Amino acid sequence: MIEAVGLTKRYGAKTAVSNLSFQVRPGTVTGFLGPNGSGKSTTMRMILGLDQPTSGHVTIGGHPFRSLPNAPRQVGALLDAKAVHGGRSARNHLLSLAQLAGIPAARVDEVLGVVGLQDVARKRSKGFSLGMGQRLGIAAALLGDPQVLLFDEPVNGLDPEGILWVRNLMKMLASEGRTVFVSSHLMSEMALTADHLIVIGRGQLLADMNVKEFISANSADFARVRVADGLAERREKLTTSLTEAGGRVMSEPDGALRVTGLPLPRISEVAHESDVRLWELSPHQASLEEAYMRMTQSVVDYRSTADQKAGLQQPAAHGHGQPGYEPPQPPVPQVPQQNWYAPPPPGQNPSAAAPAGPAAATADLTKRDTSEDAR
Ligand SMILES: Nc1ncnc2c1ncn2[C@@H]1O[C@H](COP(=O)(O)OP(=O)(O)OP(=O)(O)O)[C@@H](O)[C@H]1O
Repeated sequence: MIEAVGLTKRYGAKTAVSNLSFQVRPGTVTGFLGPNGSGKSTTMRMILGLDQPTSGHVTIGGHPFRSLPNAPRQVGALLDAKAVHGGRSARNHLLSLAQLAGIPAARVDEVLGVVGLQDVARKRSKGFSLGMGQRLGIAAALLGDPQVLLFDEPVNGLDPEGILWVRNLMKMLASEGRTVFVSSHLMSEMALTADHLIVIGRGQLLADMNVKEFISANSADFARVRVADGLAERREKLTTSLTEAGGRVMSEPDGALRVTGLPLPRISEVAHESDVRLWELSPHQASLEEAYMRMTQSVVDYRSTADQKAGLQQPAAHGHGQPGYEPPQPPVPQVPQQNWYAPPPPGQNPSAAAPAGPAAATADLTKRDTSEDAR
């Protein structure tokens, strides 16, 4: 088991990890999720004794990594797949690691087979693709047949077949009773791979729960309702009736209504009582990716801005008066996007600004009253 208690890492004025406490248990795949720059790699480096915590501590099986006897036989890690001497062949790279850890050479060929690199084992790794590099890094992690495995973004650069392979490998390693800790910024991938999730944002814990709990706490169920003929006045009438009945109604771009807070049979009754015929009444569930984005939207460090192309001139062929010329448009104000994520838990305004910080994001999770959802 990996256990972090009050783990904190500051680089000068920057706090990369802040008072993080969690446990990673054996026999399960634990996904470690967070947006770019949220502190995942820093946490993993501290687990592996590569970075000293500013305060707090982290142990593996009750010991700090540096005091583990024969650590490579107990803990395997993929941190940076590019951290390989490019002039060495894949096999020689693994052989040198094996020699340092007292692992027999025969094991090198075994792990090369496990990761599917046996045919390129004698090729220099500098010619490897990103995906091949990831496989080599995974082979290095498996070398000592360790009980504890850490993988930082292991599916980076892998093709769909490779992603499926990593997913199955993680599950298999956990089913053998090992502790498997995998970082990713892709919720959709973790939802398929992990049993348990630890989500961080700006170095702070946002969620620590199993995947099923995460789904029920975060995936807002909603009903999609389409009024016959799509007549605006009928839609408005139904919207009023559903709101009076306690539902929350939002409009989708195609004119359908998104309703939360009322079960489907009740929506049908309300429509009938209001004499509004329906063409569609269907149950939906927001994806986990949407829930994750909603949870972390206030703690994303890096956001893109619109490309204003300042100082760039229009190509001459499309100047004023020329066919195809379009005058420069002022930046369009962003309308709050209500169609890319499910409505937030009942009682919250979807157009309101994002919560102020991680604490608020955590509060969102706990506040939710699932009994009000459309089921
Ligand atoms: N050696 C360092 N010196 C200064 N700042 C650092 C150092 N290492 C990390 N940081 C900062 O700490 C924060 C967390 O970085 P970290 O690499 O741990 O995040 P991450 O979640 O792994 O990100 P990504 O998903 O992009 O890999 C970032 O703001 C990063 O710039």
